Amino acid sequence: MRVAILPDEAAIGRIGADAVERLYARKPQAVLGLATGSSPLPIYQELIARHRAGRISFARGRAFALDEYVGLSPQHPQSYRQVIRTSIADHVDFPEGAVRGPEGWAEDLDAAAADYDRAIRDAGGVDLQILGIGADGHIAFNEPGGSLASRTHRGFLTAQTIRDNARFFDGDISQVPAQCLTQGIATIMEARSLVLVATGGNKAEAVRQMVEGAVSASWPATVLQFHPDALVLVDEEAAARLDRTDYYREIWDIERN
Ligand SMILES: N[C@@H]1[C@@H](O)[C@H](O)[C@@H](COP(=O)(O)O)O[C@@H]1O
Repeated sequence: MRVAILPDEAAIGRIGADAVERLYARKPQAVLGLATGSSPLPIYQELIARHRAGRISFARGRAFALDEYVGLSPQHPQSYRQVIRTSIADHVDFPEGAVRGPEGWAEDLDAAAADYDRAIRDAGGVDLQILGIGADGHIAFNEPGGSLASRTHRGFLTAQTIRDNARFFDGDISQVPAQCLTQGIATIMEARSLVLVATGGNKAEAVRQMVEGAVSASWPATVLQFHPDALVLVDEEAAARLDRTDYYREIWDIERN
């Protein structure tokens, strides 16, 4: 796991977009994994700007979203299908139908989950997965206590995640769906590279556990310690509880120069 402690969201956006730009330069048909939430937005904004400047094209690319609520229609503005569209997909040149997400509105959720894993495999797997992290250490919607070997499945949000996500539903927790369809931990771990973004003090404990804690289902993101190519982009607030910051800064400086 490489950790980059960066001064602000603009720097996080640039470093994340650099990884995506390098990938599409090398492999124009690359498969991107897209996360929702506020953390990846600086990367998406930078990618949109670079696309408009003619630096990056997704015209041969494909993308898969991490997760979806169960109980919202695909047209609901807070469905992750819509959030992915408005935050990135509608602003770049992915071909029609190239961006998919789990179908949380399906009648048979288990079948939809199995189809989704199959679709990712048929596309050749995810080349680069962008990730956020929940304050309780969840990735996608893999909440504490779940299997670290899970595939795409129906899951249940914790009370904390429901509270955290209420900000997207006018602060009304009763509007936040309690269930989701999410890529599993094993699905995410199969992506060839991972770029995880965490910003702000309320992520500091989750970041400490993920980077320096013991691997445990109690903090699902700790499993990323087993990934061979995971880059963690954090601001100073999110890095505040890490012990080995001097070492991470030193390594990052060497890597960047
Ligand atoms: N399912 C999503 C996660 O994929 C995301 O990482 C997390 C953090 O969101 P934010 O980046 O807005 O803090 O929120 C949601 O629960």
